Amino acid sequence: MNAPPSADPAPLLTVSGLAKRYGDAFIFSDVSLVMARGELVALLGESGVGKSTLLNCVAGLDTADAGSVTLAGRDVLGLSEPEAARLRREDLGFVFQAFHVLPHLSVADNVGLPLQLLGRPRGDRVDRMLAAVGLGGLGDRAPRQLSGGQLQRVAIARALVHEPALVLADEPTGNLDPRSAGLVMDVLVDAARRTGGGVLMVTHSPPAAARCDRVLELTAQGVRLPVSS
Ligand SMILES: Nc1ncnc2c1ncn2[C@@H]1O[C@H](COP(=O)(O)OP(=O)(O)OP(=O)(O)O)[C@@H](O)[C@H]1O
Repeated sequence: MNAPPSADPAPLLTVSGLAKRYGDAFIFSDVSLVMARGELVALLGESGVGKSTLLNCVAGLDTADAGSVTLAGRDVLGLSEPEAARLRREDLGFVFQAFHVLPHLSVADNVGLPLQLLGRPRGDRVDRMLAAVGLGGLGDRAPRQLSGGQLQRVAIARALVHEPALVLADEPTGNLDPRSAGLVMDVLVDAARRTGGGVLMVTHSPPAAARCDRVLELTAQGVRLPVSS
């Protein structure tokens, strides 16, 4: 695998001592992680250990009880809600487990939404992203005319269309057959290598994890190398 680009030596993402609890119960207590630009990191962990919660904290969608998150030099947890919303719009691509494809927009309009919100021209970018994830020619369809695996790929195309600094992806190949999963990993690796965007992805898929630069496991105590590696 090619080394990730390292033109900018400052870390893209620094998570330091992050803790999250509900009531008296800690979900995780000391998560620290540094990612370079252009790096892909796979995050493993048992169900319920807090992987989705960690992605939400990194995105500023959830609060933390201790610690800090610095993305491209900005203190994510210290941002006001409008500032956090702007950060998410400009610098983040998020692939949620539930996809969150908007039912009243066409497939192409869903994928183009981040560009529209940023006031950037769509050009042929939407069509190229759809082709890259194996959905070429389906842009005019309504989401209800797509399968679950196709909707997942719409969500991935939408997360990457504006070339964000960091892509957070919650099981991005979870519902996909091996060929479609391979296509999705191709576009994620390409996004990281070509634009220097980082990719932090939760996955239970060994082939997907094998395409990443590093594999980490989230436990209640923090992140560590998986026992099997
Ligand atoms: N609002 C809440 N109140 C109390 N507990 C919550 C709340 N939201 C999440 N949790 C708990 O936090 C823990 C972490 O949930 P999370 O969805 O982040 O886990 P996960 O590792 O992503 O799981 P999975 O792999 O099954 O998707 C779970 O035990 C869940 O029950």
